[in-house]
Amino acid sequence: MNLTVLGSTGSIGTQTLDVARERGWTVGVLAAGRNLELLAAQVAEWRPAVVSVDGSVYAEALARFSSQFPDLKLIADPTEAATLPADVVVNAMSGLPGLAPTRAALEAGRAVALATKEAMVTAADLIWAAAARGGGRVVPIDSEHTGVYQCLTGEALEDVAEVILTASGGPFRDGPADLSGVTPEQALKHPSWSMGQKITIDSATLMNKGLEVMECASLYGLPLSQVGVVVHPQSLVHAAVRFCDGSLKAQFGPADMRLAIAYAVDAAPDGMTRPGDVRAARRGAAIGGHLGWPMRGTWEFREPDQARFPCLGLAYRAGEAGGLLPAALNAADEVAVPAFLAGKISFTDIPRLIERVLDETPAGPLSWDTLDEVQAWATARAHEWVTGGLNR
Ligand SMILES: NC(=O)C1=CN([C@@H]2O[C@H](COP(=O)(O)OP(=O)(O)OC[C@H]3O[C@@H](n4cnc5c(N)ncnc54)[C@H](OP(=O)(O)O)[C@@H]3O)[C@@H](O)[C@H]2O)C=CC1
Ligand SMILES: CC(=O)[C@@H](O)[C@H](O)COP(=O)(O)O
Ligand SMILES: [Mn+2]
Repeated sequence: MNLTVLGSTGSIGTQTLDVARERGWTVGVLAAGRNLELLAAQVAEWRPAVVSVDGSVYAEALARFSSQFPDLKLIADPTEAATLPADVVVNAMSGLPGLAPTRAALEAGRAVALATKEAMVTAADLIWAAAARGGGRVVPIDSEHTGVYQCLTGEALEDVAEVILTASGGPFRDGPADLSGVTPEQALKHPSWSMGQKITIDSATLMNKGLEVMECASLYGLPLSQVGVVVHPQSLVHAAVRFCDGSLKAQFGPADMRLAIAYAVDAAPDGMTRPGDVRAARRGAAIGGHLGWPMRGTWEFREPDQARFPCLGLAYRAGEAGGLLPAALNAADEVAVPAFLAGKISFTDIPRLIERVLDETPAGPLSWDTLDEVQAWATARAHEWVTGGLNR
């Protein structure tokens, strides 16, 4: 198996390389942002033919890599990297920059193991159209969605009554009641997963679960009314599907993304070509020594607290409205989270800011052009609220 890894220096990217090491896969293309230190170590280990870096560090990367790796082709374009020949393209880029590479990979007929949830959240119809045009295939990496994928394998979509995604509840699951004074340091302490900063804050606000509800509906062609959320502090059950006969089928296992990554890469070459087009995949060898994982302990399940975590309801609102609203919600969140981390707004300002942006988002059909426009507009509007204050 020869991989392209986009976002190779991040949480999912580095774990993808861990899996590749365990499985003996090769890596032909790497794309990272600005972490040249780690990227240099990855290039030395994997010897890819092509590496993409963020444009802002291209000159520095060229100076650094050209003498050490004379055969390496260095580019500053993850979208081009996504189209290059590979058995599977793993997209582990965070946020809006991961959209164009997802589209390009699918249009080029690549099999994509997709971690970048923002693609299916903001542009599902366009992404599926790109797959249909180019013959590309998709299998999700996100733990809940690999859970759903594995539950749906061998089942008829018509028999699905409901999909249930689990949420850890984040670090503020059990308090405090008033979240206005919580700090970035507290919010970054995820109870069960070690992940990048953006998704970790999204987990604390429950926006991650909101994005995942939309991602689930888009991946499997389900209405939002059939996608529910339950808080499960242990993060061992990742998702469940309730069928029309009342049976529930759940996927569970250790909270280790390497399992989800390995499954997605193995399944991607025969992955989905349209929503819900789930096929059985052969599994590879055990990952991370989990074959003897002990099935013990207590599992809890509770209702999410939508009053303390309004982001979940905002995501349902955007998803139900459709059109440009999911992209506006996501863009506003991508401004709000770094603003919170930088101390510019409070934790409870995150949903307030997103709601303001949603209230002003125009209705309209989704196309690649309108998507760009609404993202630019929502980003600018959110920055205005951050700079000028939400009480204006
Ligand atoms: N982490 C997890 O466990 C999970 C993550 N996901 C999803 O996976 C995606 C990635 O998350 P995560 O790994 O946590 O994020 P990280 O922030 O840890 O990593 C993001 C990666 O994107 C890279 N990047 C930024 N700009 C560019 C660019 N221009 N070209 C190429 N790469 C770029 C970063 O590079 P650099 O650091 O070099 O600047 C980094 O490698 C997100 O969409 C997230 O929601 C889903 C489920 C679980
Ligand atoms: C590992 C993974 O898939 C994350 O998206 C995880 O779900 C985050 O945890 P929360 O359930 O707290 O959002
Ligand atoms: Mn998840």
